[in-house]
Amino acid sequence: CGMVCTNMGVKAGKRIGVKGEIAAGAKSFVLNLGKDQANILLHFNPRFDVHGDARIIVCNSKDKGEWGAEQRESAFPFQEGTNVEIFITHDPSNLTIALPNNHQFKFPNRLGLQVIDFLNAEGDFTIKSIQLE
Ligand SMILES: CCCO[C@@H]1O[C@H](CO)[C@@H](O[C@@H]2O[C@H](CO)[C@H](O)[C@H](OCc3cn(Cc4cccc(C#CCN)c4)nn3)[C@H]2O)[C@H](O)[C@H]1NC(C)=O
Repeated sequence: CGMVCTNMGVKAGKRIGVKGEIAAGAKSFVLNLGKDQANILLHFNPRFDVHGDARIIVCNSKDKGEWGAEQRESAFPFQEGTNVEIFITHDPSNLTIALPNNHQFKFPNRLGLQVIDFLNAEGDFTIKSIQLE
């Protein structure tokens, strides 16, 4: 599995920047942000071609191990085999996810999490840098 960061201490109002490389021939990758593996504020899953989804971002949450309802985004400013930077701004009610090409969308803070301590990556993505600001 990919990189795991813990004890990040990102409070509301702060922004996390994740820079990484999308693998050539990528099918799907995941960024999870939250408290820990079982309490995920944002499961961010761009799907190039998997589960019958083609070039769709699927987002969800996980509360005490239980998945919530999926939210699908139509913007898909990702290319296999390229470097990309994604910004997530933490907020008590809505996260703002900023993507390349000035795309951005919001995802509800369903867990009401005040501090983001946990981040991990899965799948066809290699984290190169994480910026906390
Ligand atoms: C239509 C009836 C059926 O409905 C489908 O039912 C599936 C199963 O429930 C859902 O799919 C789940 O959706 C969830 C969010 O909701 C989650 O994304 C979860 O994946 C967790 C997960 C897996 N990984 C490991 C990993 C990740 C990415 C790359 C790799 C790799 C590699 C080497 N190249 C490995 N990390 N996290 C996914 O399986 C579909 O969306 C859903 N579809 C719809 C339309 O509803």
